Amino acid sequence: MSGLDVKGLIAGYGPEPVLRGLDLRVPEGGLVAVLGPSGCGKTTLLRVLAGFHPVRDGEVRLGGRLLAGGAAHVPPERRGIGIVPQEGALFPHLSVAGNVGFGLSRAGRRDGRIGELLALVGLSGYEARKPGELSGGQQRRVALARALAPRPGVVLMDEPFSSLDAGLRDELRVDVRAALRAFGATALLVTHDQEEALGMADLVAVLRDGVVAQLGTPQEIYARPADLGVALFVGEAVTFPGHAENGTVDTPLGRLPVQGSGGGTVLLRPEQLHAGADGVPATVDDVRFHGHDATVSLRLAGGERVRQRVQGPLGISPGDEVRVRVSGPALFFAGEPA
Ligand SMILES: Nc1ncnc2c1ncn2[C@@H]1O[C@H](COP(=O)(O)OP(=O)(O)OP(=O)(O)O)[C@@H](O)[C@H]1O
Repeated sequence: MSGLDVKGLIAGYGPEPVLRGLDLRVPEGGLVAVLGPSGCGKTTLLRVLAGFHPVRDGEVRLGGRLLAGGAAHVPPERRGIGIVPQEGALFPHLSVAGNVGFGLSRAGRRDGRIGELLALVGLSGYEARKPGELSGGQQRRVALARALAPRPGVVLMDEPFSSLDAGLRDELRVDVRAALRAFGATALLVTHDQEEALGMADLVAVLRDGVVAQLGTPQEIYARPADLGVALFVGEAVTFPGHAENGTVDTPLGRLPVQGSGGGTVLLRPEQLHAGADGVPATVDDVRFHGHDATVSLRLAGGERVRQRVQGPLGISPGDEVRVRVSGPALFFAGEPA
């Protein structure tokens, strides 16, 4: 058995645990993102995995080896786990080479490994610099090289791109993913940023109420969310209450085919709405331009407000009368009021 395995994990601080029977598997060589809102227990999970916080029940295994659970508690430094903390957290008095080589034996520091790792993260030639002489993005790259240096069984990354500007974050996400792949690393990333989780990871685990509400590929999580809560948390949504019967449900955007029956919530993604010559009448309330696309707020005849995602040249402005139609399948969550 390889990779990281977490079974029935219970851990926390007060009488009510934060993690309440969490199961999670990170396959060898895979990158799994744990996605959840602030305060849901992401950092607690990382602290437990790293060995900084005890488990109350359940177990943690790496490559089949029991790290925590029952009477076992392997100390952090013997777990074979690399950590990329928030903000990088480099040792300020050490050079880049000193930081990367920190967890290596003297022989390991001499065999060219530091240079290899710096090349992997795009920082060849920066060996002698001090962290204070690096940009925020470069510091995160050094932190990743430092975590990978002792060839850990898994690398844990705690919001590694927080407080970087959008362009740099994007570039770093691509480079970090490439470096992890090139290294063949098994990695777990925790983030509250859905774009980061969906864009970077092989698998996304949505953390809610102390358990994994859904584990799936980014496409599965987005297109086939396990329940309404996951659907609303991952991506933007347009929702209506509805009553499904004979494979269809009536909504303010017309009759839509759905699976399921009875009362519940119909969910569409904003990119499924299209303004044009056909469909139900609507008035443009607001247009928010994002550069690569725009979000258009529409008011339907019955007063319902919906959001539409538009790519390319816009050609509509507030006050315009348009018609809206829906493409692709609607999701229906029976028994789940919006
Ligand atoms: N040392 C502590 N003592 C008591 N409660 C704590 C402690 N650390 C965290 N908590 C609580 O445990 C819960 C989970 O916190 P945690 O930091 O794991 O969440 P998170 O998902 O990482 O949040 P964020 O995204 O804001 O970092 C929160 O309700 C928090 O207030």
